[in-house]
Amino acid sequence: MLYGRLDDLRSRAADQLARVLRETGGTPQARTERDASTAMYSEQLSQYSAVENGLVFGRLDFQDGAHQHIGRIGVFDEDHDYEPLLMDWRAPAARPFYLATAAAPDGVNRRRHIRTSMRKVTAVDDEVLDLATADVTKHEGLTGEAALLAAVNSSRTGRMTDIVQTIQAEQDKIIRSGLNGVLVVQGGPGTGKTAVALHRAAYLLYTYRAQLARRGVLVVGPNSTFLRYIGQVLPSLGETGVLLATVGELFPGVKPDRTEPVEAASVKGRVAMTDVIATAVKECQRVPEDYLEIRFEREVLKLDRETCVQARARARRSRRVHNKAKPLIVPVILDSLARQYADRIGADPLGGKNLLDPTDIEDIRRELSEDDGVQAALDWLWPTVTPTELLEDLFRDKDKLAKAAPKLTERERDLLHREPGGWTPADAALLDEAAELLGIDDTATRAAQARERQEEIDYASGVLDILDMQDDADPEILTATDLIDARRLAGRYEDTDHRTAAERAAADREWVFGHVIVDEAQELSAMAWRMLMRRCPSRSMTLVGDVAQTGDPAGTTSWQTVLEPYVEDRWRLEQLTVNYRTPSEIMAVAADVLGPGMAAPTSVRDSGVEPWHLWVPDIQAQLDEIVAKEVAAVGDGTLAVIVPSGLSETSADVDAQVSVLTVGQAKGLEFDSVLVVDPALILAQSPRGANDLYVALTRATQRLGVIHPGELPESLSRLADTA
Ligand SMILES: Nc1ncnc2c1ncn2[C@@H]1O[C@H](COP(=O)(O)OP(=O)(O)OP(=O)(O)O)[C@@H](O)[C@H]1O
Repeated sequence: MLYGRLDDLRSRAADQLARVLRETGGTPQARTERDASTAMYSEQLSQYSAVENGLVFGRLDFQDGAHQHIGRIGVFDEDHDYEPLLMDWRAPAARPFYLATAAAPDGVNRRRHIRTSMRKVTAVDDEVLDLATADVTKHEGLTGEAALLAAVNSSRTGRMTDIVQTIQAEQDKIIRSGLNGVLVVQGGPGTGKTAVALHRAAYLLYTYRAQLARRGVLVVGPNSTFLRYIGQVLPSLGETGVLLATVGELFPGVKPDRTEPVEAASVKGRVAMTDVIATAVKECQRVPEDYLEIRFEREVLKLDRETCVQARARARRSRRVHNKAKPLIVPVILDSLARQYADRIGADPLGGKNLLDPTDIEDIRRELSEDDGVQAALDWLWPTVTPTELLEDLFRDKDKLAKAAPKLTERERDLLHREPGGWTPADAALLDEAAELLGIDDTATRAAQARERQEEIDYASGVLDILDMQDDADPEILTATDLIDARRLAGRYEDTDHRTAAERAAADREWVFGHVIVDEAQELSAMAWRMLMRRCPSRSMTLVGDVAQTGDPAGTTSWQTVLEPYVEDRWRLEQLTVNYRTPSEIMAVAADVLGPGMAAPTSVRDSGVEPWHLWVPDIQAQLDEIVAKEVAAVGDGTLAVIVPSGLSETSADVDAQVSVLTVGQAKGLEFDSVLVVDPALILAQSPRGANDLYVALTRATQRLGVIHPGELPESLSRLADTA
């Protein structure tokens, strides 16, 4: 019945869309309305297709005999007062599906998990929550255990799937937490942080639609492989308007296409870079050692250092951003030049008063301001600079680096030194910082816009004149110009922006999001946080991560340190404690690497397969054979070979059955089987090597093997020896 209703809804939306697309012509307003309807019906259609799989996944039977089905979207009975036929999982009434327990049944008698394949029901798991009849479940606090275990045991495809059918109580609490303020979700590997973050985005958009639809929601992930991995989840939950981006992509117009050593990225991530950039901006505001010479007409005028210093001080005092402060130096410079010129050409040969009157001097000033030589001097003193120019010039020039970054060591400055040509992910936050101090010189754009608008107004008056002439025939009829003036007519023709909030946000550095969600938030550098906070002045944010998995040397090991500068201690912490990915046998190995004092999450299941290690003196020669064996063991599941960095720098394909990845690339992902290559090198490669190894080991959902050309690191001694 519900799929029948879905088909109805779909064909109705398709009909409407076809009807709207058939319409042509009409007034500009009608066209605008048509565009809006096209967007709406297309979105409805994609939503209906996205929820096709697993449309219905639950049923609650209440103690009073009523029942309710739970699904991905709400479906209502239009013939009977819009009674809900299917309850959207995000609606408050669906909540007992995730929270009711035998101890607190919340009016629920029985919870049913319905598993489907295509449109067929393949399994039904019932839980009776009536204490008198219920089994006391083995795992305290887990709901829908059979469905949950089926989900976590299923083999992986390389794309993340949603968990809407089996959200657990501790996760549900986070997903439905209120919109305001900063919420930090700390949890070990596999505890569902990513899943929870995405379901929260869907929940917030459903619950606070009015506030969020216009501003949009931003989800930040660690790298593009990861974004591809999670890309399907939100559409399957019926949401399409969320902007997914990496931190490196947050500066509009710049796509990171260049790599650099981690040490370089780590220097760029330090908060000390704010001073470096501020100094670099100040260094653009020049004064001559002695004086500048300017040829004007037949005279050579001098701009002395003192005048330039005065002009610069005036502009700096204004506290305007660099590119907007330039107009403030102009009058000081022009005054000085005009005075000199007047003194020369207007001097009374008899030694009396200057012969020029104030109007003459005004004319001289105007001519000076239009003179190329004077413009060149102004551009030298106070050039208009874009963020990309500022950074390219700074990085390519060792002297500029030395002046701007006196507090960095020479080695650190050498790490920053490079020729222009592309940008790295760590550059985005620096460009953003520079943009903040430089401001955008939009005089040219604004002049162009004004010109275009004037042209439109002229065109519109032409149209009105023609209409007027026709109307002249009958003086009784109101003329077109009586009803509408040219300015308003031009306004009607202006294109209205039909892009979604997410699309507009991606193109606009000053866009402010309604909510920002950051995954793997422990990896962000201090500079990246500054950029992100600018995108979200309301501080309505969800930050998910694990300070035990920090791999980036610029990342953090303490949430308080990161948040202090922005919200002091006003942030809430929620923790996730159960690992749904990694079986207990593998988790025991990983916990040894984490070391004492750090709590690893508890696995929800055992796999019955012992993780192993093998000494392989020549990895190059034997890898293929080992991989082939592992592929056979994992059937049609996925396998990741996780290698030290330097060995694989290609972008990873999430859909391949076997992928070769560095730890950085594997972050946040999971595979049925994982083969870790040369753990000793992974440990040695970074100051956070132990965290990296911990991340590598916890990517597996079923099987784990470790191969090593040298000694096995001490912390891995729990692994079974297969030699
Ligand atoms: N309630 C749940 N029901 C079914 N599967 C779940 C549930 N919670 C999490 N999972 C599964 O556990 C796996 C790990 O989840 P996820 O990737 O969100 O964890 P994470 O905390 O982000 O891990 P990491 O820190 O390692 O990146 C995923 O396959 C996810 O689908």
